[in-house]
Amino acid sequence: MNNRKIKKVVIAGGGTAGWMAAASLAKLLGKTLDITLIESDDIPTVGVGEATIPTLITLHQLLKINEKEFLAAVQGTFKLGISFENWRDVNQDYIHSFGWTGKDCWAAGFQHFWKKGLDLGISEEFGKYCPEWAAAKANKFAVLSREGLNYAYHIDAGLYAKFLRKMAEEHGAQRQEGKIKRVNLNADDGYIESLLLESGQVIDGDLFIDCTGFRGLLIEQALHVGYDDWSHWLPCDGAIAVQTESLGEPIPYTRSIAHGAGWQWRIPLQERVGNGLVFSSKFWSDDQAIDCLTKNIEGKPLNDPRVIKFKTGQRRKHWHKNCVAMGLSSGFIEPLESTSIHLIQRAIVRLMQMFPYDGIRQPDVEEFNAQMKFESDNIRDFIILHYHVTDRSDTEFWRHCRNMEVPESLTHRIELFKQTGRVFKVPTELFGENSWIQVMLGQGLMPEQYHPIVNMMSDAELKDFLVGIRSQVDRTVAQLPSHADFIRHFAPTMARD
Ligand SMILES: Cc1cc2nc3c(=O)[nH]c(=O)nc-3n(C[C@H](O)[C@H](O)[C@H](O)COP(=O)(O)OP(=O)(O)OC[C@H]3O[C@@H](n4cnc5c(N)ncnc54)[C@H](O)[C@@H]3O)c2cc1C
Repeated sequence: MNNRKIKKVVIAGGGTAGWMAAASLAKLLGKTLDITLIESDDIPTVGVGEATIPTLITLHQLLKINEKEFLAAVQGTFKLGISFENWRDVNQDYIHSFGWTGKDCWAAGFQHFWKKGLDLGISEEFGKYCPEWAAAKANKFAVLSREGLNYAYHIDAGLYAKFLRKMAEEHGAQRQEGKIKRVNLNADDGYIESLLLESGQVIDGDLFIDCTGFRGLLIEQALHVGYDDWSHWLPCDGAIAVQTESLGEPIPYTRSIAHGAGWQWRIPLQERVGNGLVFSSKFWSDDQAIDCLTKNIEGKPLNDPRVIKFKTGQRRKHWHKNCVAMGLSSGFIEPLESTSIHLIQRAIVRLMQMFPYDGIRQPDVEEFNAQMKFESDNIRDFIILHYHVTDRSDTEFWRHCRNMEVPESLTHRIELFKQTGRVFKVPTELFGENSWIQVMLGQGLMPEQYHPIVNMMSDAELKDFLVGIRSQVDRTVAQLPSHADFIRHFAPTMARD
């Protein structure tokens, strides 16, 4: 144990990760801590990261963020899921929605009832039994007080950082402008003592949060914790990002459109669309990727396409000595399921749960690292699933993805679902059964059998059961306004000023 008491927290970096950490710590622990955030106007943030998942709402509730003010400030729209287009095969689409599909029984999930119905010719498309799926398809949305929809947000990343900065400063966090030139380590124990800025100023602290982006200035460049590279499982290593003018009303879901050697995102905000293409440099050059994206965007570009390079994987330790890495400095899983902001949030909450006021204890550090690794490994498997289980064989990239080796843990899940229709969520992993089922079915993996408990229902009872769920979904969706109308009344943007 290191007995140094933790009073002064220094956050290096002011992107989404830095300001999320500053706002959360200042709001929830600020009275007991002295918080400084250092960022450099000369080093831009990554500037992407605009699709979220429903867990963000939990953090916002904890921080008592007013949803209307937040949405208006960040040009926010609502997100009910992700539409995966051309993933299973060209011209085949499915939606991974945030909702729950159908009704389970104690022994078997809804997919077993649906599968028997399919064999009998009485089941409709799996998603039709899920209100979020049906609302997304109908372009409808509302925040309902009872039996509401599960949703997340699309946000402008730059405006979100501004929003959080205001909150952090209101709760006492100090912003320090300046470029970090050197990380000073204690000669005896290797802990970080201070950061030297180019101006010559020295910022000392007890605990350092590395939010410096891919460079990992503290956790890697100074503390050398090492990196687990996952490129052999997730071959994409580059992205092109460009913003465009909106052509129509925003839709309530993210679009992920697969192409020859990667995929394209479309994230609709209130007044513009975030676009990008994630691709593998083994199969496409930057020029080919830019060409593909340029041909597939709608609306006038608002900036020049930007190329971002990355290596998928994670730091061997997220917390080492008195440094905790959050955001891109801790690792990166490509944005297919919009999980990075979630991982920042999890790191913040975990750190607060284990906050080392009286000195850093190694069991806390190990627990923190084990939990972050467990969560990242499960997300990694879920992302690989989208690439690996596919009927696509039209390009070298897709043939590579179909044939590549995948982690044992994923092979087991795929085989279990294929042979038995069963899916089990590992406690504390992010994606639940319904997410795995939607993606496995969507990617073309059909269970060979259903659980025999389904046979306790007669065929007529099964039909009534399925029709009943559909009617309930239809009733829920019928009462909803259009997504655009809802936003216009709920939280129109203030971003123009
Ligand atoms: C292509 C792409 C798409 C993505 N899409 C999504 C998405 O849809 N959803 C999602 O959840 N996540 C997404 N992400 C991830 C998301 O963008 C990041 O998790 C998030 O933006 C956090 O970034 P960051 O704050 O860690 O790093 P950055 O934004 O890179 O910020 C780094 C900060 O460190 C500062 N800094 C660096 N070096 C120094 C220095 N020497 N001195 C002083 N300051 C310094 C910089 O000034 C900056 O403020 C995406 C990422 C990529 C690459």
